[in-house]
Amino acid sequence: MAKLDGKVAVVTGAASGMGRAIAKLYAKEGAKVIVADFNMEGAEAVTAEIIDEGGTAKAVSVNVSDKDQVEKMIETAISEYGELDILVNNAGIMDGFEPVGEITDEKWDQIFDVNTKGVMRAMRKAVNYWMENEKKGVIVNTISTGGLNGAHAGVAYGASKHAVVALTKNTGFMYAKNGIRVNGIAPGAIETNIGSSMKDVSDFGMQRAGMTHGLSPRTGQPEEVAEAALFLGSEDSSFVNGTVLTVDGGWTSAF
Ligand SMILES: NC(=O)C1=CN([C@@H]2O[C@H](COP(=O)(O)OP(=O)(O)OC[C@H]3O[C@@H](n4cnc5c(N)ncnc54)[C@H](O)[C@@H]3O)[C@@H](O)[C@H]2O)C=CC1
Ligand SMILES: CC(=O)C(C)=O
Repeated sequence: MAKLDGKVAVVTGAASGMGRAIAKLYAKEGAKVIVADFNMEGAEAVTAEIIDEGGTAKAVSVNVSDKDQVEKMIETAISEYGELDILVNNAGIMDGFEPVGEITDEKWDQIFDVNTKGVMRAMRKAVNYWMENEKKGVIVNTISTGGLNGAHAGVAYGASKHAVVALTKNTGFMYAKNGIRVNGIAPGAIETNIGSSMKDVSDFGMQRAGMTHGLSPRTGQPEEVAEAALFLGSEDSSFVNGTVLTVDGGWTSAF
């Protein structure tokens, strides 16, 4: 039996990279998937791939930094497929490796609106749906090794991802007796299109963070992270809650 048979999953940032791999693996394991992204061309392409492979999916346009659009995304899953079982908060953007002395207020707000506030708003909507309807649910947040240490990106990205670790732990703890599980994944360096979100890169910040990147044994593939998201999204992880699983090939075991 497939691991997610009959489940309804929302995956944000699903037009590319890890979100695409998670959406495809979830669909292969029997889930009906909302392929959510603000890149609709990419989302439609992933949806077509899933349907071609015999799965069920619907592309939904969402900018995760917009409250109304995030709430509508969750409502669409429920109206389209009658349920919401799994929420994967995966959409995210990089900063430009700026240290605190170089970060602008505008860049800080932009990174937090997408990487942190968007995640909180989707979690709030999903948790309230499950609580009001006395249903169980699972949340998987794509965080980063940069959410666990200070040296993998700039100050805004690192702070935005550290905040998602706290969101994950707090929510996992708060609703643990209500059948709601919340976990995060901390991928290391994965081969995706995330580089395209990097603007105005700081030479100083890049040089400092680059020293730790040299310790990564290799880059990972999005499909290797999707396997972790399947574990955390399925009943295989029924007693795993409020924690963050590092998926980095051993990079951060070095420090
Ligand atoms: N690639 C890497 O080395 C690592 C990435 N991450 C995290 O993994 C997650 C996925 O990123 P990747 O697959 O690497 O990058 P990616 O750039 O290939 O995919 C990110 C997707 O998110 C979408 N997106 C960005 N901003 C959005 C918004 N405001 N609303 C809706 N969709 C939006 C993009 O259109 C894209 O399809 C991100 O949260 C990122 O921070 C974490 C650790 C390492
Ligand atoms: C992009 C990112 O999060 C890392 C750790 O490289």
